[in-house]
Amino acid sequence: MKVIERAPAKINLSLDVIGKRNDGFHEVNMVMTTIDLCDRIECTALDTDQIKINSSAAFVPEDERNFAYQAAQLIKKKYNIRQGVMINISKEIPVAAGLAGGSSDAAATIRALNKMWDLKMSIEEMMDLGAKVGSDVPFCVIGGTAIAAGRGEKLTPIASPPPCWVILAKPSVSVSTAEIYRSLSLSTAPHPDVEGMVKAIENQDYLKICALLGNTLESVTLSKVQEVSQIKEHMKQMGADGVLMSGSGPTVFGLTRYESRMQRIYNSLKGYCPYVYAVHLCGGMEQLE
Ligand SMILES: C[C@](O)(CO)[C@H](O)COP(=O)(O)OP(=O)(O)OC[C@H]1O[C@@H](n2ccc(N)nc2=O)[C@H](O)[C@@H]1O
Ligand SMILES: Nc1ncnc2c1ncn2[C@@H]1O[C@H](COP(=O)(O)OP(=O)(O)OP(=O)(O)O)[C@@H](O)[C@H]1O
Repeated sequence: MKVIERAPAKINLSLDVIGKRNDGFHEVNMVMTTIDLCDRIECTALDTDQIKINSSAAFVPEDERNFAYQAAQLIKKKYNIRQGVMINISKEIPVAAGLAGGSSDAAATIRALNKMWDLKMSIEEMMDLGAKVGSDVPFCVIGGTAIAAGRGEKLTPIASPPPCWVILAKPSVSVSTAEIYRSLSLSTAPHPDVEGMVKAIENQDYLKICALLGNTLESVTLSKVQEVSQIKEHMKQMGADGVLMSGSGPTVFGLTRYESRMQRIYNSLKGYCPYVYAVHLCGGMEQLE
């Protein structure tokens, strides 16, 4: 039996870090939304009791370090499954980019194995299991748009923002999420207006959404990766309505409602930036079917 699932990337429209916890994680308050840049996960049942990972992409581990492997291992243990699985990952989402690529692969693996082994896990059960793999995984299980609290696992789904183009640009370097959180100085860090962002989305107020984009982690990554400011400036000059770094970075996204402007921004970045994409916000998983 074979099950195929799409694994969409996320961007953070608003990301506030509220405090440091005793368990090494930070308390966050974020608005996350899925975009239609997707990996593809293909799970095939194996007769041998093994988890095999196959990915064509560079920098993606094919052993127990892979988040999809970890998700499969947790499911097999919890449900005492003796069958094995081959997980093929077709990577489109750049790695270590702030777009939750690995987390989304884990979430898609959970959804796929729930179907393949007929486990009848509820959404909440899939999210709880996903949280054991990583903080972004529960959001990736449901997708759409949500407010995320706690270390990112406490989710409140909300309406999705009005449709627009999202241009993404990632410099050649990657950053470690743990290192960016570690380097954050909470006393001096800026705090975005998360409530304002939620209201702007409720009101479907595109320009307000653009005006309120904010990310506490941005200044940390900016100080380590110069290209982030250059890309931000470039996108603004080329006419993006709002520009922000996603997650811990270093990917920068810009928003526009006009296809012609999207083309202009995309083409102008393509010359000097190694990873450039033009995609849409997508309301929920059902829009990807
Ligand atoms: C930056 C974001 O992508 C925004 O959505 C997330 O907060 C990070 O989520 P993630 O990559 O799934 O993170 P995890 O794999 O759970 O954690 C990686 C490391 O990041 C740090 N980390 C992560 C999440 C969080 N709320 N506080 C943290 O301090 C911890 O040092 C942790 O060891
Ligand atoms: N399926 C996977 N795809 C990509 N990276 C993976 C995967 N599984 C494990 N990894 C490891 O996870 C690290 C982070 O990759 P990922 O693409 O998930 O980062 P990210 O987009 O910055 O995540 P986030 O936005 O959740 O912080 C990589 O360096 C890689 O070694």
